[in-house]
Amino acid sequence: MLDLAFIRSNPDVVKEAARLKNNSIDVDALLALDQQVVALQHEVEEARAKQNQLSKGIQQAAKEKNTELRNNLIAEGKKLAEFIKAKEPELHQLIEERYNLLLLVPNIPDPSAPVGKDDSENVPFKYWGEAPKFDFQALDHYDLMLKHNLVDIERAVKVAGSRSYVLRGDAARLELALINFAMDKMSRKGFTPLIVPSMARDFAFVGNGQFPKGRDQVYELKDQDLFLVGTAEVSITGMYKDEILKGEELPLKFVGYSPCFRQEAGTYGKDTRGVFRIHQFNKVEQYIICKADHEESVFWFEQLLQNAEELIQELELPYRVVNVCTGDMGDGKVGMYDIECWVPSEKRYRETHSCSYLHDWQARRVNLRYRDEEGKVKFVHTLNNTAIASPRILIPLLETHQQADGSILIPEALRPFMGGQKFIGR
Ligand SMILES: Nc1ncnc2c1ncn2[C@@H]1O[C@H](COS(=O)(=O)NC(=O)[C@@H](N)CO)[C@@H](O)[C@H]1O
Repeated sequence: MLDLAFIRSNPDVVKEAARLKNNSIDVDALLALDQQVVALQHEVEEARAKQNQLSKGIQQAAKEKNTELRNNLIAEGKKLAEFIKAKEPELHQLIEERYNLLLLVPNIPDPSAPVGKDDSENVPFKYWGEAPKFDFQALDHYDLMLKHNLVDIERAVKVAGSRSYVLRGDAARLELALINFAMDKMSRKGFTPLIVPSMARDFAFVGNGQFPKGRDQVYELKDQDLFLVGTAEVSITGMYKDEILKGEELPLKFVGYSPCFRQEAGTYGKDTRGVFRIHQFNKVEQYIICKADHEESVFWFEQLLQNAEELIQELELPYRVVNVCTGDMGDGKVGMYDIECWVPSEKRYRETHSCSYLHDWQARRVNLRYRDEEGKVKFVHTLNNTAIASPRILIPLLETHQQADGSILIPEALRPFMGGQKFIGR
């Protein structure tokens, strides 16, 4: 959410941001509604002030035993009370409508973000590692998993329907190793490990920006105000709702683990082979809450990216980083980098991480503030990035490290989390 005062004084900046983000918000309609609210608020406040004067006048008239004046003033007070009683529901209705429109206003993208309509216009700006050259017939991730009995999709589909899977044997151990590897490394970087709820209330989804627009991607628990999170980002954003943090506490740095659930509405027929695009997966999430300062946000944006790059480099996976364009970054972002790992079987890079900074757009939605060194209370800035999301990361991992004999070499950095094991399938 943007500051209403900012929208009032910069309507064209907000309209341009909406255009760049393919966001259809009608800023003029919002401002017209806002003017109605302000006018009606003023009327009601005037009426209340008049009521106060009248009650003083009534007391004065009573003191002076001026019954006629007192009765007239009481009658006038009654008329005012009826006016206020009639106007208040209308005012609340208009305030609610304005709030619902405010939730749809996008953040202002940083000028460094490429202008574009969709992911085809994201701009790669960094490459690391060489695509592996196999002198044997390399297998894709699903064939590798089948070969080593690492997955059971048929039985998962029996239990849970499409886009579900069972990880078996060393794949199950590998996923847990990856989660521990990420949690361990990030903890040693001073990020506080969290294991957060995967069920959260509506307000948390409004908070991170998933609601209202992305409701169709979220599983709802029947007859409860509870929904399954698609990312720990939702739960962590909701944790601090309505709090005022001490400036000296910032930045708060979290590495949060949670199972993640996504409807993947609108992706019918896309990435149906194996475990690339599924309804449930596990993710280790980096999350920062920092002071309201652009340079500070940009610093942490780069740090979160670097943390993920270090993890991927330790997994010895070739990747590239793309600067996400305005049409693909979504409403809440000021800037966004995706990391895409090379997938040998597809001979292309596929997204495995997504890094964003949002200034105070989420903080305003959960009313999360801090008191700065001058005692001024401000909304914080928030940022997030993937540390590891599995099983998607298993795809480049298994394919890149497969050997001629079909076994898979476990990267050095993961072995301590796999009991020292060096290979899968040997
Ligand atoms: N349906 C899915 N199946 C498997 N992995 C997924 C799915 N959706 C997302 N992921 C993984 O989770 C990562 C982060 O998802 S994201 O929506 O891009 N971004 C976030 O959730 C942010 N909170 C940063 O993690 C993706 O890069 C991808 O690796």
